[in-house]
Amino acid sequence: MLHDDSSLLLKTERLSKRYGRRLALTDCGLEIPRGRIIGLVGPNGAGKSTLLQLACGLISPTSGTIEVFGAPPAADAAHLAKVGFVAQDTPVYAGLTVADHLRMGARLNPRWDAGLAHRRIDQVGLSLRQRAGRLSGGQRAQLALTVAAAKRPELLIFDEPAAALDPLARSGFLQNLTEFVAELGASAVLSSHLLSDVERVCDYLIVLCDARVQVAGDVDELLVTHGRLAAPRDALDRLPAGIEIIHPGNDGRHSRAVVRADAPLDHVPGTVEKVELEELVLSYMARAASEPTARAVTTAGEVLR
Ligand SMILES: Nc1ncnc2c1ncn2[C@@H]1O[C@H](COP(=O)(O)OP(=O)(O)OP(=O)(O)O)[C@@H](O)[C@H]1O
Repeated sequence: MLHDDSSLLLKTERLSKRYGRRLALTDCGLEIPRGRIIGLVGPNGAGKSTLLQLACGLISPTSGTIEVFGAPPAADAAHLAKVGFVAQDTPVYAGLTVADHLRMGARLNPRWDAGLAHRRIDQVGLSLRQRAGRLSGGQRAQLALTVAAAKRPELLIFDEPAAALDPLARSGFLQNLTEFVAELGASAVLSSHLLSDVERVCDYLIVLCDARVQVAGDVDELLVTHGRLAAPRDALDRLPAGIEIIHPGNDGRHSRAVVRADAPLDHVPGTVEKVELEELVLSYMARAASEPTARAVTTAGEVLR
């Protein structure tokens, strides 16, 4: 579906990023509406951090275009203030105390919410006097999250936000995130290897493998347009137009396949069952892993590795 650009959070066209001869992201086309919590999933090295860094303006595309809120990322100070980013290694200043971080945040950010910052610091049990260099990995993550949230951005971008958090802290963080996004009418993008986290909070999904977007869309829509088809083997070879096999599997006389259907799945031979999000994601990952790698060939057809 095409959206009026002003309603878009993120729009990319033929977006690619290359590091030397290595393609980190290629031919990425996305149109994501505002107000979503977007889960970005994919295996190690898929290009997730690259896409997030492009969206923050930390790196520039090699080719193609990217717009956040209708403008190039980090276009000016006002645009920068709209986006909060927490990088994968949750960077904090080791020599500064928690209170110093909040003071610095207040000085640098016009929309700084001191009340929110102090409430979160209390909630997660950090002391204002602690030096960031002495915090555990999870505590550092909480501090970085607090600083990003207190900017009151319209878009929060998290690279693996929950990786360093214990299960209880992770659950609390995800809860805070959904509440914060709802309260501000903000949007969030989070990359994660934890599909259960994505399933819990995200209403939009991007699966990225081998530098390419494999599938992107509203979670509810994806679950309706995909199914697990069980049918005699020869029937799978003769599927009607509009039905694409994402990942086939065998089960004796029958074959099972996760399929994507542009048409209703009513008239296909065999039985169709619902897929869970995890199976859907794993099917796209398995398909990407079984295909020739996008990174292997340049546009000139030259083999890279
Ligand atoms: N600064 C860089 N210089 C050179 N190559 C890079 C750089 N950053 C990323 N890459 C390469 O680009 C590809 C995509 O990396 P990226 O960090 O975006 O993946 P990722 O999906 O975030 O991985 P992970 O889940 O392991 O964090 C990888 O092959 C990586 O080696």
